[in-house]
Amino acid sequence: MRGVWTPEQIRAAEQRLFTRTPEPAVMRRAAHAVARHTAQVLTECTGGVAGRHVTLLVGAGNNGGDALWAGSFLRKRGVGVTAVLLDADRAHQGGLLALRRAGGRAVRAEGPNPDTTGVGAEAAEAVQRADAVVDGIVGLSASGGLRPMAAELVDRVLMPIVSVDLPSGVDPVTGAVDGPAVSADVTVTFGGRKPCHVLGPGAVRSGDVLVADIGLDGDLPEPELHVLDAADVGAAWPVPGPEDDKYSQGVVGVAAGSATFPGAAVLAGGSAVRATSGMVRYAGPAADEVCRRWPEVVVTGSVTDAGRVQAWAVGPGIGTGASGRDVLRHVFDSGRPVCADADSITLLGADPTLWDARDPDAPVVLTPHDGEFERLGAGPVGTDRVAAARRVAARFDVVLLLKGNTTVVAAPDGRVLVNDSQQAWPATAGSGDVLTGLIGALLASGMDPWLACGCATRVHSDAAELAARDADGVGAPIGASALLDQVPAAVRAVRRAALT
Ligand SMILES: NC(=O)C1=CN([C@@H]2O[C@H](COP(=O)(O)OP(=O)(O)OC[C@H]3O[C@@H](n4cnc5c(N)ncnc54)[C@H](OP(=O)(O)O)[C@@H]3O)[C@@H](O)[C@H]2O)[C@@H](O)CC1
Ligand SMILES: [K+]
Repeated sequence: MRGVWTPEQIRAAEQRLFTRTPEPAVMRRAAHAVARHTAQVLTECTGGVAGRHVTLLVGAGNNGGDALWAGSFLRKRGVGVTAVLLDADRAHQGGLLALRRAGGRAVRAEGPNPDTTGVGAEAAEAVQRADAVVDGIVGLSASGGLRPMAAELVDRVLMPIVSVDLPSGVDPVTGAVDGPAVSADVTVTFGGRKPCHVLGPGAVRSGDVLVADIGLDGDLPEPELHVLDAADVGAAWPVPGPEDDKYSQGVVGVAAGSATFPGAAVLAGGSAVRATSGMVRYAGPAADEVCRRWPEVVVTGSVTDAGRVQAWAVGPGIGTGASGRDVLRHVFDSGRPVCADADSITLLGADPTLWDARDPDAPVVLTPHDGEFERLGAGPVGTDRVAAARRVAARFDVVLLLKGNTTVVAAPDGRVLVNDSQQAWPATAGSGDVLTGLIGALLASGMDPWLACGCATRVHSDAAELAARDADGVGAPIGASALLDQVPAAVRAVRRAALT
């Protein structure tokens, strides 16, 4: 599991580090990593390092200092380096001196000979002729989007951008973008990932995130967020052992679909079948359709005579009327872990007394998208998706899986998992029904609900990717059935990662 730390945590760890290692030495370590990765980018794009040109966009703080020091190291490898100073009077003095001593040059962003946008001729030329650009505009102290001069320069960049610590213009804590921002090809960050590298638009704009060791490891606290690697998911995914039978692996009950929406039942039931080798029971009005498509599912018309299960997946297509309410009340009352999705969430928002049926010792997972989240009555999601998920997880004592391009899974005790897959292929009708079935199956296997949500989300997005893309990586639109068909391949891939 990879950790993600807030800027506050990183800064506190840095202060502890500075008691052992002087601040300038730490900055040089950071800058060294930026220079190394920029050299790699140059090699990939131009076939070499010496004789190439790098332009540094340098802001007012230590982020700019990192860029200037990195420029001095690149100079020593024969790179032509120009620093464009966005705030010349506040540029990092140590870094500037180092760059000049190494033979680099610095120009002011706004002059001389500015064009109609205010960009000076030298700065414009430096950006234009660069083989790669290092973004040291702003780092951990960022607030809001890029300011106009920085935005104008970034807009003119044609070659790869290496961002120092984070893409400038992105909110370090939420990953939100509120105005112009850098889209990096590579981001070199220090000590550990920050939330903006894994959340929302920030995750997309970070490009490849490379974490450089600057000696912080022993000083970092428990991470604020976690990201599951394929190997973590593969190691946790349940597979039958020599002693197992169909019951011992957990029986999942699927309460989904209706006469109007039988497809939801077929998708949620089918994904439970594909997720584990344990038994799947289906209870509801789409029993015939489910049985026809998935003969291995044991079907019945009503949750009241479904038989014993170890967990329930409930909600997709059950409707928001009286019968849906009865179904939800029944599964809550069963005392089993429940994954409640779609119409269940709407029902809980409209009639909070439904919570009374819940056994307080049985875990509940809610899987809303933003609209359903709001219907729960805890306000809108807003830009801080992690805070929103945590708030609702604690308030209802549930594991809250907030769907989106970045899916956030918050446990009631505050732990948060993030799936940073950055691809939108799962955004298709019925995809949520598949996710519900996967989570239900993992809950039935006895997996920790927070981990179950993280594992299901990862396999779900990987399956979508497999369904959408061909061997050359070219994608085409998919439906939820195609996603569902790729679940076994996605499980195999994460298990392979765990075995190697
Ligand atoms: N501590 C260390 O030794 C180490 C730190 N390290 C490095 O230091 C970085 C943090 O440096 P930092 O704290 O100096 O601030 P930084 O992010 O450079 O911002 C500078 C100023 O920019 C401004 N500004 C704000 N928003 C803006 C925007 N949207 N667009 C444009 N400008 C904006 C704002 O000033 P304002 O103009 O508002 O007065 C702000 O004060 C960190 O990310 C890492 O790279 C590494 O070297 C490891 C060791
Ligand atoms: K930056």
